[in-house]
Amino acid sequence: MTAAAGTPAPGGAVTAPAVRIDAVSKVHGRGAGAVLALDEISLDVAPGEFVCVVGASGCGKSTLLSLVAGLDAPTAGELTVPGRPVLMFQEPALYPWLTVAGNVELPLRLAGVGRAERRERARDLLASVHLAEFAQRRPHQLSGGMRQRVALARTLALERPVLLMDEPFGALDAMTRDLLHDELEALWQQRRPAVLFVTHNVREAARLGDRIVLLSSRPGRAVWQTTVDAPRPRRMDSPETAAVAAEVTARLRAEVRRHGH
Ligand SMILES: Nc1ncnc2c1ncn2[C@@H]1O[C@H](COP(=O)(O)OP(=O)(O)OP(=O)(O)O)[C@@H](O)[C@H]1O
Repeated sequence: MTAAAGTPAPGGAVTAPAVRIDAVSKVHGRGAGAVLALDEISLDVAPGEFVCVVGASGCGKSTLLSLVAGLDAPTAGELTVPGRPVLMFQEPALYPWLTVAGNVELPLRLAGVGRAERRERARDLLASVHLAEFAQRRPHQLSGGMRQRVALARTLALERPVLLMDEPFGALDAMTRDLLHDELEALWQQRRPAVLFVTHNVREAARLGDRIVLLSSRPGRAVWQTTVDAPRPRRMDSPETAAVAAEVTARLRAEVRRHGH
Protein backbone atom coordinates (compact mmCIF):
# COMPACT_ATOMS: atom_id res chain seq x y z
CA MET A 1 0.00 0.00 0.00
CA THR A 2 1.41 3.40 -0.86
CA ALA A 3 0.92 6.57 1.11
CA ALA A 4 -1.58 9.05 -0.29
CA ALA A 5 -0.21 12.50 -1.10
CA GLY A 6 -2.59 14.06 1.41
CA THR A 7 -6.21 13.87 2.39
CA PRO A 8 -8.85 15.75 0.43
CA ALA A 9 -10.84 17.90 2.84
CA PRO A 10 -14.42 19.03 2.16
CA GLY A 11 -14.21 21.59 -0.65
CA GLY A 12 -11.33 19.80 -2.34
CA ALA A 13 -8.43 21.34 -0.37
CA VAL A 14 -5.67 18.91 0.56
CA THR A 15 -4.65 18.89 4.20
CA ALA A 16 -1.31 17.59 5.49
CA PRO A 17 -1.61 14.26 7.30
CA ALA A 18 -1.39 14.20 11.11
CA VAL A 19 0.97 11.24 10.78
CA ARG A 20 2.98 10.30 7.72
CA ILE A 21 4.85 7.02 7.71
CA ASP A 22 6.80 6.80 4.49
CA ALA A 23 8.63 3.57 3.60
CA VAL A 24 9.68 3.08 7.22
CA SER A 25 11.74 0.03 8.16
CA LYS A 26 12.92 -1.00 11.59
CA VAL A 27 15.56 -3.57 12.49
CA HIS A 28 15.82 -4.54 16.17
CA GLY A 29 19.26 -5.61 17.36
CA ARG A 30 22.22 -6.27 15.10
CA GLY A 31 24.35 -8.99 13.60
CA ALA A 32 23.05 -12.56 13.61
CA GLY A 33 20.30 -11.70 16.13
CA ALA A 34 18.89 -8.78 14.09
CA VAL A 35 15.12 -8.83 13.57
CA LEU A 36 13.47 -6.96 10.72
CA ALA A 37 10.28 -5.87 12.50
CA LEU A 38 8.93 -3.42 9.89
CA ASP A 39 9.65 -3.47 6.17
CA GLU A 40 9.04 -0.26 4.23
CA ILE A 41 5.68 0.44 5.75
CA SER A 42 3.77 3.44 4.41
CA LEU A 43 0.67 4.82 6.06
CA ASP A 44 -0.88 8.26 6.46
CA VAL A 45 -3.36 9.24 9.14
CA ALA A 46 -5.46 12.32 8.37
CA PRO A 47 -6.16 14.94 11.05
CA GLY A 48 -9.09 13.72 13.12
CA GLU A 49 -9.08 10.26 11.55
CA PHE A 50 -9.43 7.08 13.64
CA VAL A 51 -7.21 4.35 12.17
CA CYS A 52 -7.08 0.85 13.65
CA VAL A 53 -4.07 -1.37 12.95
CA VAL A 54 -4.54 -5.12 13.19
CA GLY A 55 -2.11 -7.94 12.52
CA ALA A 56 -0.86 -11.26 13.80
CA SER A 57 1.14 -11.42 16.99
CA GLY A 58 4.68 -10.08 16.56
CA CYS A 59 4.01 -8.31 13.26
CA GLY A 60 5.46 -5.06 14.55
CA LYS A 61 2.40 -3.12 15.75
CA SER A 62 4.04 -1.95 18.98
CA THR A 63 7.26 -1.17 17.13
CA LEU A 64 5.26 1.04 14.77
CA LEU A 65 3.65 2.97 17.62
CA SER A 66 6.94 3.48 19.43
CA LEU A 67 8.44 4.93 16.24
CA VAL A 68 5.51 7.29 15.74
CA ALA A 69 5.74 8.27 19.43
CA GLY A 70 9.41 9.12 18.92
CA LEU A 71 10.51 6.57 21.55
CA ASP A 72 12.66 4.83 18.96
CA ALA A 73 14.16 5.81 15.59
CA PRO A 74 13.46 4.11 12.25
CA THR A 75 16.30 2.24 10.54
CA ALA A 76 15.17 3.59 7.16
CA GLY A 77 12.38 5.71 5.74
CA GLU A 78 10.76 8.86 6.96
CA LEU A 79 8.28 9.69 9.69
CA THR A 80 6.49 13.02 9.86
CA VAL A 81 4.50 13.73 12.99
CA PRO A 82 3.86 17.42 13.56
CA GLY A 83 3.26 17.88 17.28
CA ARG A 84 3.99 15.42 20.04
CA PRO A 85 1.72 12.40 20.18
CA VAL A 86 0.40 10.97 23.42
CA LEU A 87 0.46 7.22 24.13
CA MET A 88 -1.92 4.95 26.00
CA PHE A 89 -1.10 1.33 26.88
CA GLN A 90 -2.91 -1.71 28.26
CA GLU A 91 -1.58 -0.87 31.74
CA PRO A 92 -3.12 2.32 33.11
CA ALA A 93 0.15 3.25 34.93
CA LEU A 94 -1.42 5.66 37.40
CA TYR A 95 0.53 7.17 40.28
CA PRO A 96 -0.78 5.43 43.42
CA TRP A 97 0.01 8.34 45.73
CA LEU A 98 -2.06 10.81 43.69
CA THR A 99 -5.84 11.02 43.71
CA VAL A 100 -7.80 10.24 40.55
CA ALA A 101 -8.10 14.00 39.84
CA GLY A 102 -4.39 14.43 40.65
CA ASN A 103 -3.48 11.80 38.06
CA VAL A 104 -5.56 13.50 35.37
CA GLU A 105 -4.15 16.90 36.29
CA LEU A 106 -0.52 15.77 36.32
CA PRO A 107 0.27 16.21 32.60
CA LEU A 108 -1.43 19.61 32.73
CA ARG A 109 0.66 20.56 35.76
CA LEU A 110 3.82 19.47 33.95
CA ALA A 111 2.74 21.54 30.95
CA GLY A 112 2.42 24.61 33.18
CA VAL A 113 -1.37 24.91 33.09
CA GLY A 114 -2.63 27.01 36.03
CA ARG A 115 -4.38 25.39 38.96
CA ALA A 116 -7.91 26.63 38.35
CA GLU A 117 -7.87 25.65 34.68
CA ARG A 118 -6.34 22.27 35.47
CA ARG A 119 -9.03 21.52 38.01
CA GLU A 120 -11.77 22.48 35.61
CA ARG A 121 -10.33 20.41 32.77
CA ALA A 122 -9.84 17.38 35.02
CA ARG A 123 -13.42 17.73 36.28
CA ASP A 124 -14.78 17.82 32.71
CA LEU A 125 -12.68 14.85 31.63
CA LEU A 126 -13.66 12.76 34.64
CA ALA A 127 -17.31 13.59 33.98
CA SER A 128 -16.84 12.40 30.37
CA VAL A 129 -15.62 9.02 31.62
CA HIS A 130 -18.37 8.91 34.28
CA LEU A 131 -16.00 9.10 37.23
CA ALA A 132 -16.84 12.56 38.60
CA GLU A 133 -17.70 11.20 42.03
CA PHE A 134 -14.42 9.27 42.27
CA ALA A 135 -12.17 12.32 41.78
CA GLN A 136 -10.76 12.22 45.31
CA ARG A 137 -10.22 8.45 45.48
CA ARG A 138 -6.84 6.76 45.05
CA PRO A 139 -6.24 4.37 42.15
CA HIS A 140 -6.17 1.27 44.41
CA GLN A 141 -9.77 2.01 45.42
CA LEU A 142 -10.94 1.59 41.81
CA SER A 143 -11.59 -1.44 39.61
CA GLY A 144 -9.30 -2.19 36.66
CA GLY A 145 -11.83 -0.76 34.21
CA MET A 146 -12.20 2.43 36.24
CA ARG A 147 -8.43 2.84 36.38
CA GLN A 148 -8.27 2.53 32.61
CA ARG A 149 -10.98 5.19 32.32
CA VAL A 150 -8.82 7.50 34.47
CA ALA A 151 -5.90 6.73 32.15
CA LEU A 152 -8.10 7.62 29.17
CA ALA A 153 -9.06 10.95 30.77
CA ARG A 154 -5.40 11.67 31.54
CA THR A 155 -4.35 10.77 27.99
CA LEU A 156 -6.81 13.27 26.54
CA ALA A 157 -6.04 16.03 29.04
CA LEU A 158 -3.29 17.59 26.93
CA GLU A 159 -5.40 17.77 23.77
CA ARG A 160 -2.51 16.60 21.62
CA PRO A 161 -3.26 16.25 17.88
CA VAL A 162 -2.22 12.59 17.74
CA LEU A 163 -3.31 9.81 20.09
CA LEU A 164 -1.48 6.47 19.94
CA MET A 165 -3.18 3.51 21.62
CA ASP A 166 -1.52 0.12 22.07
CA GLU A 167 -4.16 -2.52 22.94
CA PRO A 168 -5.58 -0.14 25.55
CA PHE A 169 -8.61 -2.27 26.37
CA GLY A 170 -7.06 -5.72 25.86
CA ALA A 171 -7.16 -6.64 29.55
CA LEU A 172 -10.78 -5.66 30.19
CA ASP A 173 -13.95 -7.74 30.30
CA ALA A 174 -16.43 -7.30 27.44
CA MET A 175 -18.87 -5.02 29.26
CA THR A 176 -16.20 -2.69 30.60
CA ARG A 177 -14.59 -2.57 27.18
CA ASP A 178 -17.93 -1.59 25.60
CA LEU A 179 -18.23 1.27 28.03
CA LEU A 180 -14.70 2.44 27.28
CA HIS A 181 -15.39 2.30 23.55
CA ASP A 182 -18.35 4.63 24.07
CA GLU A 183 -16.33 7.00 26.25
CA LEU A 184 -13.33 7.02 23.92
CA GLU A 185 -15.55 7.65 20.92
CA ALA A 186 -17.36 10.53 22.65
CA LEU A 187 -14.05 12.16 23.68
CA TRP A 188 -12.59 11.65 20.22
CA GLN A 189 -15.66 13.23 18.61
CA GLN A 190 -15.44 16.23 20.95
CA ARG A 191 -11.70 16.80 20.58
CA ARG A 192 -10.95 15.15 17.28
CA PRO A 193 -7.34 13.97 17.62
CA ALA A 194 -5.97 11.68 14.92
CA VAL A 195 -5.92 8.19 16.47
CA LEU A 196 -3.67 5.26 15.65
CA PHE A 197 -5.15 2.33 17.57
CA VAL A 198 -3.44 -1.07 17.66
CA THR A 199 -5.53 -4.12 18.48
CA HIS A 200 -5.68 -7.88 18.06
CA ASN A 201 -9.44 -7.67 18.21
CA VAL A 202 -10.95 -7.22 14.75
CA ARG A 203 -14.42 -6.51 16.15
CA GLU A 204 -12.96 -3.73 18.23
CA ALA A 205 -11.31 -2.34 15.07
CA ALA A 206 -14.67 -2.51 13.24
CA ARG A 207 -16.44 -0.88 16.22
CA LEU A 208 -14.03 2.08 16.40
CA GLY A 209 -12.15 2.65 13.16
CA ASP A 210 -12.82 4.99 10.24
CA ARG A 211 -10.26 2.79 8.56
CA ILE A 212 -8.68 -0.56 9.36
CA VAL A 213 -5.15 -1.33 8.20
CA LEU A 214 -3.83 -4.89 8.14
CA LEU A 215 -0.15 -5.48 8.83
CA SER A 216 1.48 -8.54 7.34
CA SER A 217 3.19 -11.07 9.56
CA ARG A 218 6.79 -10.19 10.34
CA PRO A 219 8.22 -8.15 8.81
CA GLY A 220 5.24 -5.82 9.09
CA ARG A 221 3.98 -4.03 6.01
CA ALA A 222 0.60 -2.41 5.46
CA VAL A 223 -0.82 -5.00 3.07
CA TRP A 224 -4.53 -4.26 3.02
CA GLN A 225 -6.99 -1.69 4.29
CA THR A 226 -10.68 -0.98 4.37
CA THR A 227 -12.77 2.03 5.32
CA VAL A 228 -15.69 1.49 7.67
CA ASP A 229 -18.72 3.51 6.65
CA ALA A 230 -21.27 2.22 9.17
CA PRO A 231 -22.72 5.12 11.18
CA ARG A 232 -21.56 5.76 14.75
CA PRO A 233 -21.95 4.79 17.47
CA ARG A 234 -21.58 1.18 16.34
CA ARG A 235 -22.07 -1.88 18.50
CA MET A 236 -19.54 -4.69 18.79
CA ASP A 237 -22.35 -7.22 18.27
CA SER A 238 -24.23 -5.48 15.44
CA PRO A 239 -24.51 -7.26 12.06
CA GLU A 240 -22.64 -4.37 10.34
CA THR A 241 -19.69 -4.63 12.74
CA ALA A 242 -19.70 -8.42 12.44
CA ALA A 243 -19.61 -8.20 8.62
CA VAL A 244 -16.60 -5.86 8.64
CA ALA A 245 -14.88 -8.01 11.27
CA ALA A 246 -15.49 -11.16 9.20
CA GLU A 247 -13.83 -9.59 6.18
CA VAL A 248 -10.81 -8.43 8.19
CA THR A 249 -10.54 -11.84 9.87
CA ALA A 250 -10.54 -13.59 6.49
CA ARG A 251 -7.71 -11.33 5.29
CA LEU A 252 -5.81 -11.82 8.52
CA ARG A 253 -6.18 -15.60 8.31
CA ALA A 254 -4.93 -15.60 4.73
CA GLU A 255 -1.95 -13.49 5.79
CA VAL A 256 -1.09 -15.78 8.73
CA ARG A 257 -1.47 -18.88 6.49
CA ARG A 258 0.77 -17.33 3.86
CA HIS A 259 3.52 -16.95 6.47
CA GLY A 260 2.90 -20.26 8.20
CA HIS A 261 2.74 -18.69 11.70
N1 LIG B 1 14.02 -4.56 21.35
C1 LIG B 1 13.88 -5.62 20.56
N2 LIG B 1 14.93 -6.42 20.22
C2 LIG B 1 14.80 -7.47 19.41
N3 LIG B 1 13.62 -7.83 18.82
C3 LIG B 1 12.54 -7.09 19.12
C4 LIG B 1 12.61 -5.96 20.00
N4 LIG B 1 11.36 -5.43 20.08
C5 LIG B 1 10.57 -6.20 19.30
N5 LIG B 1 11.28 -7.18 18.73
C6 LIG B 1 10.77 -8.19 17.78
O1 LIG B 1 10.21 -7.48 16.68
C7 LIG B 1 9.02 -8.09 16.24
C8 LIG B 1 7.87 -7.09 16.34
O2 LIG B 1 7.58 -6.83 17.72
P1 LIG B 1 6.34 -5.93 18.19
O3 LIG B 1 6.32 -5.95 19.68
O4 LIG B 1 6.41 -4.62 17.53
O5 LIG B 1 5.12 -6.76 17.58
P2 LIG B 1 3.56 -6.69 17.91
O6 LIG B 1 2.87 -6.85 16.62
O7 LIG B 1 3.26 -5.49 18.72
O8 LIG B 1 3.40 -7.98 18.81
P3 LIG B 1 2.17 -8.43 19.72
O9 LIG B 1 0.98 -8.44 18.83
O10 LIG B 1 2.57 -9.79 20.16
O11 LIG B 1 2.08 -7.43 20.83
C9 LIG B 1 8.81 -9.32 17.13
O12 LIG B 1 9.32 -10.42 16.45
C10 LIG B 1 9.64 -9.01 18.37
O13 LIG B 1 10.11 -10.20 18.95
